[in-house]
Order: sequence, then structure tokens, then C-alpha cells
Amino acid sequence: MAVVLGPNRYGKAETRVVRVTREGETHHVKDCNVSVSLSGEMEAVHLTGDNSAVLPTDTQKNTVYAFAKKHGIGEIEEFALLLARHFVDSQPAIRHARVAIEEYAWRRIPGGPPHSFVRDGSEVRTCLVHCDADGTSTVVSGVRDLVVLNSTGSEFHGFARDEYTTLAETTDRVLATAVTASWRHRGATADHGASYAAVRHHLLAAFAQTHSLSLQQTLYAMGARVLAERPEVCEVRLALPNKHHFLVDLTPFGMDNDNEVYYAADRPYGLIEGHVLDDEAPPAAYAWD
Ligand SMILES: O=c1[nH]c(=O)c2[nH]c(=O)[nH]c2[nH]1
Repeated sequence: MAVVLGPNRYGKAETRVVRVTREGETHHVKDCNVSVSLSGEMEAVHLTGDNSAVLPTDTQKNTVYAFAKKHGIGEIEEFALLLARHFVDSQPAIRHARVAIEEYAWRRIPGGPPHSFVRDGSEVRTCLVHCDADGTSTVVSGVRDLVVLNSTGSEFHGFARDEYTTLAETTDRVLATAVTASWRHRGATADHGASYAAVRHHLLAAFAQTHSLSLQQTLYAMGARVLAERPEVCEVRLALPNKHHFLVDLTPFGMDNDNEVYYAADRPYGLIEGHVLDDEAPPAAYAWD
């Protein structure tokens, strides 16, 4: 038996790039997950460890970010073609490039400023009820994975420091989170459909309209807005993961990055949790989770 190298490919999978384009106050967001696979003359690297034909996967990732800055991200097919053509045309050993892109769709938050977005289709509506033999019932309504983003209007500075603090202060960052919220009804709510729609609206509006100095401040504003606007609700509990968007350093490629190209990290993430409640409401009789 002779052992031979069969089909193979390699590349950087799932480069999460967010490209913000600013037209004055109006921002446009392209949020993509880009996976590159290259193949060609790769016998040597597998058989002898000779890396001379191998364009590092790290370079492939950098190319995604640099091209996002240089060309913007229009239709994903065009961006994918641009990248794939670049790899085969610039590297003699690369004979084939495969580029797959997933795009996450964002819609503007109705009534919000033109830099506030909600992601299409990811949210889940929830409820939890308890009924007692004495006839009482409690209803908690909620939403999970309501993903929102402000491409400006968020700052974070003045925080405590110690010898392990390296975080830079910022007066302009992307603020994004996947809202998990649940809210306790004060009594019997007449129309749960209308109540849900209204609470969801106020959560979104408060996220969009709060100029944020921290996600904690935004959390409180969201809960307080629901309580102010919806008398049927007496307590709101929120869990807001801080979906960090890090500015990509493009200076090695001679490019600046004026809040245009971000790396959307998935973990670790800050997790900001809190309850906002009417202090005269009866205490919750049951655990919520
Ligand atoms: O809004 C924020 N709150 C924090 O507590 C925190 N911590 C951090 O590193 N970044 C942020 N952002």
C-alpha cells in the first residue's frame, strides 16, 4: 500500500467583520462571517513541513479586514469574489479559493436615531406562569436574543483601575447586546399580545435613545422606560451580554480605521444583569428561572 495525500484545503474560518459606513448622522452596517479555504500546491507542507507555499490563515483574516476598509462590503457575492480572486491571482501556489460569507441582516430601530439597529429574526418570545389553588396567578413575559446595536452614541471611561487594567477609555464605541428580558405583570393583563409588543417597543426605544456611558446605564434606562410606560408591569429583569466590537488595527497595512472596521468577538463577553422594579410592587412570589 502506498500512502498519498488526498484532497485538502486550509484557511481562516469565521472571520467576523462588521463594517460601519457613515453618511453624516446616518450609519450603514454590514455584519458578516467570512470563511476562506485555499487549495493548490500543498504537498510540501503536508509531506515535509515546507511552508513556502502557505499563505498564513492569519494573513487571510487580515485581508478580509483590509478589504472591508478599502472596498467596503457591498453585496456579499461581490466581496467574496474580490477576496477569492485576490488569493488565486496573488499567490502562485494557490490554485483555488473558496470563500463563503454569511450576512446577518440588521433593520433600523423604528423611531430611533439613524445609528440604531435590531437584528432580524433571532428573537424568541417567552413566558412563565404560576397558578395557585387559591386562584391567584402570576405571569412573567419575556424576550430572549433580541439583538441590538448602536454604531455610535456609546462611551465607556472613568472606570476603576488596578494593576491589571489595560482597557482603553473610549468616547465612541459600538454598543451591541442580545437582550434577554423578562417582566412581571402586576395583575391580570387584559391583552398580552398588545402588552408584549409595547414592552418590546419600549426596550428597543430606550436602547436606541439612550446616549450610553455604560451598558449598566442602558440596562437601567430600558427597565425604567418599561415601568414608566406600561402600568401593567411592576418589575423588569434584564441580562445584557456586551457583544464586544473591537476596532481592527489596520496601521500595518497603511490604513487608518476611523470607527469603520470592527472585529465582532463572541467570547468572552461582559454580562450585565439587573432588576428594575416599582418599589411598591409586591415581592415576586416565585423564582423566575
Ligand atoms: O458598558 C460597559 N460596562 C462595563 O462594566 C464594562 N467593562 C468593560 O470591560 N467594558 C465595559 N462596558
